[in-house]
Amino acid sequence: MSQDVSASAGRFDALLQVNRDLVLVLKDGVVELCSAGESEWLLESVLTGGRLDDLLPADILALVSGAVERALAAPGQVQSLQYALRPEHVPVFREAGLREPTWFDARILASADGEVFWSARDINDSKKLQRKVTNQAQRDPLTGAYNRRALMTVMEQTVAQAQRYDWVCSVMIIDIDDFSRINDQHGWDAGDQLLQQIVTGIHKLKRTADFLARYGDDQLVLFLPETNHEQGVAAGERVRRLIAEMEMPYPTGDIACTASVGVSGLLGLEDGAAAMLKRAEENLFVARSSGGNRVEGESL
Ligand SMILES: Nc1nc2c(ncn2[C@@H]2O[C@H](COP(=O)(O)OP(=O)(O)OP(=O)(O)O)[C@@H](O)[C@H]2O)c(=O)[nH]1
Repeated sequence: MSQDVSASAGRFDALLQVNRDLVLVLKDGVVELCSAGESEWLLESVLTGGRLDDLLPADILALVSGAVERALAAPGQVQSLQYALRPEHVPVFREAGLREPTWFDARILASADGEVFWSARDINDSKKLQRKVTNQAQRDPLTGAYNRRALMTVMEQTVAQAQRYDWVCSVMIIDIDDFSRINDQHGWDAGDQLLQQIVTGIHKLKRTADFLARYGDDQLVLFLPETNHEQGVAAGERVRRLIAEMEMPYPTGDIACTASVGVSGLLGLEDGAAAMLKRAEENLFVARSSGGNRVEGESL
């Protein structure tokens, strides 16, 4: 019998040694056993003997305690949860120099006599990848500005919010005049670089809340929350001037260009993102047909 016990204890230790995840065994909220797995930042001695209440920040404690209670109520059934630990709340993270939150995927299981087994896997890398993929799906690969799909999502949400709370917002479409001529004269790569330079310039000029997207080949949209039509036209004028004053050195000669801008502002409860963009396009058409290098707003 005692041989069986020591054999199973040996197996248990061996399993912990080969296991990559952080493993805890808890009894009455106290960590009885801790195996750090691959968590290099973790000092097992800090956790062992510690109370869960003292080890976790309040919001995570509430989350974890809920899962522990569910596990205790249903012994043998695995409970899963994900949580992020922030360095400002976890001294060992701070000491290890971590600045970003660390995400964990945890599985919690209780035995019939009230012992809680908790295994937590560091999923930061897959979270980062997930964020990158989501980010890439929302961006124009050439300029790094948001794409049309991301613009529509943000505009629709913000317009609905503005209508609900009686706020204002406006939008501008920026179209580079004679862009195909620049491509023809200097090459496609020059056109690419010019687009990138314009996007960088607008990013520096715009307010943090403004949303910049590539809308078409040589068209950008700048969506301006909490900005009325008049302010939107003034912002359009700043963008027009920025582009007109820009000069891009290039092997085939310095490249300069101008842009036409069409602006529209939110018009009450019947309006919407698509309708605002349609009016901005109509105003852009007027700006272009009047010779370009112009800003045209609503004729209210
Ligand atoms: N360099 C570059 N050119 C592009 C890209 N995508 C589309 N184009 C080109 O951009 C040009 C856009 O042409 P148009 O829409 O007629 O624009 P435009 O020449 O400025 O004409 P107006 O808008 O009427 O002033 C076309 O020649 C496209 O082939 C891109 O990613 N990079």
